[in-house]
Amino acid sequence: MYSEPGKTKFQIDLRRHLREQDICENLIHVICEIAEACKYVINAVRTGDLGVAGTSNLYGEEQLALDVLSDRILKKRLIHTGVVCNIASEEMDEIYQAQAAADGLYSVAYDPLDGSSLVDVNLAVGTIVSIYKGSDLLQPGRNQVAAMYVLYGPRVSLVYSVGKGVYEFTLNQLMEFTLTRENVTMKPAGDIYSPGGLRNKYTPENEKFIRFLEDKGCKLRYSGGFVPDINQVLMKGKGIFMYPALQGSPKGKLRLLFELNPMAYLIEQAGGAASNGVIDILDIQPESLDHRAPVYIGCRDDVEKAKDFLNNKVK
Ligand SMILES: O=P(O)(O)OC[C@H]1O[C@](O)(COP(=O)(O)O)[C@@H](O)[C@@H]1O
Ligand SMILES: [Mg+2]
Ligand SMILES: [Mg+2]
Repeated sequence: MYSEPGKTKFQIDLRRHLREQDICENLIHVICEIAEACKYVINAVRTGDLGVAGTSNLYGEEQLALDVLSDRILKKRLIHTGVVCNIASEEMDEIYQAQAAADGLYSVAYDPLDGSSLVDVNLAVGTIVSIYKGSDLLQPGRNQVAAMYVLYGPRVSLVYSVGKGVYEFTLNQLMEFTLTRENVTMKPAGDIYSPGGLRNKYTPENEKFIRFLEDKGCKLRYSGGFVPDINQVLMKGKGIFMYPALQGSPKGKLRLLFELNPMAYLIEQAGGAASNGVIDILDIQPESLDHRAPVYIGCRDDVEKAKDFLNNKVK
């Protein structure tokens, strides 16, 4: 399709790339507006107030000023697209209806600033977005029409899929997102693992899986930021991230709508897998906005091996 990404005669920008995906103009508009909004989030992360907002979210977690500011930036931009019907955010208690009619419109669920508590120690954070056609945001993730994230790290990258492969764009000196990787693909198995949660709360089955990974020489890579940790597994094309069921919290920590579904969509588009230990993440029927689930996500063989350990099928 193109010569080596980053070496094209013309920089392929996001809008041009989307136009070549043969998708609806309204969906292109939504994705480009989210990309633009994230430029303001970048500015907030780099210079904004690191303090608390004095409020808490649906999960009872104290909201940082950056969480609330990032949420406001994205919500305002989505409302003004004119093509977004319903909006759900990790930082909002309920769905916001931007428009009543749903025909030709899209609904968006997002985590405006994932890992926000890492900003004050200058670690990488990100924005995660899930997009559905129409008005229903409580559909299984398999029905997403697009998913994307923006990673605010040493470089700012945007990764998206509309169901035709996974593409990475990087913000250049002119604040434009230009193509840097195309058709990102994962290997069947990897040699890194990213284990979330408190080790002393792991179930015996999960503990055995960790030991299996360590015995085969896997390297531990965990930053505490879901977006950079997933990005590492995806872009290196190898490894597994997990935030397991813990003793005392059988659903783990991560949110289905705002974190797991979009990342599972991207990882599956790259040939990987994402499971709650029993079924695919993308096949879970969301019960509520704050639905959480355990997650094993990354190389297909590694996820299958996790399921074998969790279901005591290891020979
Ligand atoms: O600190 P823990 O328990 O390892 O949890 C880390 C996980 O929690 C998160 O920070 C949750 O993100 P939020 O900041 O959106 O709540 C993820 O980024 C990360 O994967
Ligand atoms: Mg989050
Ligand atoms: Mg968040």
